[in-house]
Amino acid sequence: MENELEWWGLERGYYNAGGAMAVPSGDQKPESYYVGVDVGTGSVRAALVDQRGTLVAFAEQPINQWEPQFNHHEQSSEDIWAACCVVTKKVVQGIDLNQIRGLGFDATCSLVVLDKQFRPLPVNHEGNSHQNIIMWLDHRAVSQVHRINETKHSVLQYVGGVMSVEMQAPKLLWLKENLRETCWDKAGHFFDLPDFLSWKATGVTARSLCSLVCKWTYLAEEGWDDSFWKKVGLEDLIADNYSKIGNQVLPPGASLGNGLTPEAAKDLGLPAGIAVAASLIDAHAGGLGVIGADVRGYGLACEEQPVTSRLAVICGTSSCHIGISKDPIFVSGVWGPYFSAMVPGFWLNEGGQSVTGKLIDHMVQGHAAFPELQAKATARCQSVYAYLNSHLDLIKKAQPVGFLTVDLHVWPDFHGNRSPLADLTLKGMVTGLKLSQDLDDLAILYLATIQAIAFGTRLIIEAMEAAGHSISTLFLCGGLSKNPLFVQMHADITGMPVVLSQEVESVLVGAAILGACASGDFSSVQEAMARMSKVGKVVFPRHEDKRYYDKKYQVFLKLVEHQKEYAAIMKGD
Ligand SMILES: Nc1ncnc2c1ncn2[C@@H]1O[C@H](COP(=O)(O)OP(=O)(O)O)[C@@H](O)[C@H]1O
Ligand SMILES: O=C(CO)[C@H](O)[C@H](O)COP(=O)(O)O
Repeated sequence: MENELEWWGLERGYYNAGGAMAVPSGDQKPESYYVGVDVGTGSVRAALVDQRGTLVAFAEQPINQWEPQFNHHEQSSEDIWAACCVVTKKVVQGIDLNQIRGLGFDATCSLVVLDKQFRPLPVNHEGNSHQNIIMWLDHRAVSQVHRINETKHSVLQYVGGVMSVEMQAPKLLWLKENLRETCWDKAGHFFDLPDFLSWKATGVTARSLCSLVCKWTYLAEEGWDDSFWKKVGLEDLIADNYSKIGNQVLPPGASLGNGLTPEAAKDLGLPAGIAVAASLIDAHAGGLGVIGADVRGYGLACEEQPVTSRLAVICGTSSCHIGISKDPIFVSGVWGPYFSAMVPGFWLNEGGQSVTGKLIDHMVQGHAAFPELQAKATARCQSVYAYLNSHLDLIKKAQPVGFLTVDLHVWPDFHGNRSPLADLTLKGMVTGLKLSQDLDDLAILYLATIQAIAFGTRLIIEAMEAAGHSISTLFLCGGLSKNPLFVQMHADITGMPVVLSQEVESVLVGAAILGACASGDFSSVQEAMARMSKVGKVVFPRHEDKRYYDKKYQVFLKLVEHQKEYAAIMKGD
């Protein structure tokens, strides 16, 4: 592959000599806007984005989560839709609505359950139908996923060899086995959350190839495999050509039906009939929002390499590591290979860590010095993360900040390991604790947690490379990419440069790219990516610290080895 643009199938003259995007003539002032809506774990965000990928307006609204039992996590599809309406109305205020050409949604891969009349059904023993979503991080279906994995069915090859408890088949089996009368028998529609949103907007029940391929065992070229559903005891879903879980499947960015329905238009404050795109899972929208950027002029190795050398790392509540390839690559413990799930015509693998932002928050908020931290950060009008970063700078003295954890090490799998060990029984570990409980102690624990997450990324990259990926550059986005310490630690610990996008909210750029594709303003997803994603800043690794991090990585690997030894000792007689 000679260069990036040819790889995307775009003409060379499309960019000007300085590497900046050439705006087509007569197109100097943005006249078309797209609305992107991103439903994360903790909040719903919307943005108004122009055709150059610039965020013109942004709004955010928190969403409810319930944990009726440990490891049961639920949400409400009505709450989420209401939040989508609030934020969308806000971002289009003051804009000529005729300039809005398309709408795209992305969301976490949570399971939404509706009855035959599309009304919410309870996913809990309490019968609370408002709580009709089993969230992606819910681990209630442990026994079900073990039985699914024991079948060794061939579809499991396409999820890294082992199905995750966070995917939809085990959750469906749990509902069938535990809530037969109140939920399973009454259910008419099981949606992935991104597909629920596009249905709400258009009335079209078509599913996105992204959600079905990544979380539901659908194969892009072969479709559903009846034998899988029969073998795992969910044969009832085959009925009526899979109508409950999806029998019309569209590529992400495809235009749905007649666009936005009058009812949804009223809810969202948008014009009826505008194009609405088949959705993406949030991580994949982040991938779309970052990996297509023109990197010329930044001194990055990936400038001369195909786009397959780029790894998108989308870091929010969880972190997802998305790499693409021309041919399928099977990586043990890493999800995929998935065909056309994000970029049409390309395979992808998705590594992940189930809790990253959530883990940092857990460590910080659970520490005895947290109230003091909160008070001090508030007094300085700073976030707790910004305060901790400056506190670490104070206490590091002459040494690099990362060296403060020479005798404090963390294994980050507090919610099991998603990749590459694919072992949900793994737990978190911390070694090197002292009797102190002051702010220094909290700051160093926070640093060690961030480093552990970055070592997890290194482990995932090594597994992907051993299987055939060749990665040279990380493209980070999501809430954690706002944290300079998190970004620098990823660069230092992986030894790779980290590219941050011009738009911090690049997941929303990904959602807007979907809307732009559905509007027909771009001829392909690749073209929209190349035009709308932009490099903001590059963070290079401090190679002089490499020896230190290599040693810490050795300890990191020992931690999990020891954890497995402890489990074996306790299992023995
Ligand atoms: N300004 C910030 N600085 C540092 N970390 C942040 C900041 N904002 C959010 N975070 C981290 O990002 C995480 C949430 O990321 P986000 O992408 O909003 O999550 P989600 O999409 O899962 O709702 C939080 O758990 C927090 O640890
Ligand atoms: O499984 C996933 C993507 O395939 C994500 O982990 C899940 O969608 C949650 O995302 P976030 O951490 O941004 O809330």
